[in-house]
Amino acid sequence: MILVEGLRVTYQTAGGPVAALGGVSFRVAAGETCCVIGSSGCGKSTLLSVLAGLIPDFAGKVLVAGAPVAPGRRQTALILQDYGLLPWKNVFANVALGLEIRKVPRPEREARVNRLLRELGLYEYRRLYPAQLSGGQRQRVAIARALALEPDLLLMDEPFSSLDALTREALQESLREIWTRTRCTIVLVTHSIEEAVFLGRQIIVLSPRPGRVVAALPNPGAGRQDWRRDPEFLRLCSFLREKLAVGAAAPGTAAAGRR
Ligand SMILES: Nc1ncnc2c1ncn2[C@@H]1O[C@H](COP(=O)(O)OP(=O)(O)OP(=O)(O)O)[C@@H](O)[C@H]1O
Repeated sequence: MILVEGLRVTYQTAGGPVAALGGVSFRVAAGETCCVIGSSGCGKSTLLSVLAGLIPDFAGKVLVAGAPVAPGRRQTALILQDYGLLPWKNVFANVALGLEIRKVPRPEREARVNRLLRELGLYEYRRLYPAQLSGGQRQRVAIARALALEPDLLLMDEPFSSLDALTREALQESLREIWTRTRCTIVLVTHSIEEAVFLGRQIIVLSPRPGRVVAALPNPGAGRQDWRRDPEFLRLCSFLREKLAVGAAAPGTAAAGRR
């Protein structure tokens, strides 16, 4: 579903060029989940923006579903940290928005939206407005809105980072259930080791900027409901923590000097 080869992104700024990604390569098979993790500023959001077709200026090869990545691919959905809901529309209307724009007939629209609202525990809130919802509920609405369009690729940029630990786990579980049902390909950027290990059937660890792949870990246990309670889950979390510490200690950094 995704092929990234030798991806480099350099931003031109007033202070000179800033290399964000320094040659990133990986693949994600269709129907799989992939979590991208790395220290702040290592280029995770840049990578996701490239996959969403939002950054046309890059070097290297990026294919989505076999075609060069391009803006406006209809089956790609992007979910950001700040929800992006329309404050003047209620929950139902926010979720139905994309379907309305695509002129999906009303009965089908209502059926699809109601099903998602039930699945994400939002049905009883369908007439409320975003300002009347908690952060977790707003993020659920954002997820429902993206899923209403039945994407084959779901890109998520730290979607749960502003939520408390329990809400975050509940949303991770909802996402796991949705993935089990739809089997859409998911690429999720996160700072959380536990989140990466719970959701990512492949985990890409990036080095500090310019981001490069430090490790690509297979994680076939992810996607199982009881995975969090498996001893292997904890082992992988520790392993990932070490990988991140080593990655953070890039040559010439203070962390490297301490080793
Ligand atoms: N539009 C831009 N113009 C110039 N530099 C940018 C731009 N966007 C990002 N950068 C720089 O590129 C680097 C990578 O940024 P990016 O947002 O991709 O990192 P990140 O890993 O997602 O960070 P975080 O985890 O803090 O969200 C950073 O040094 C950032 O300052």
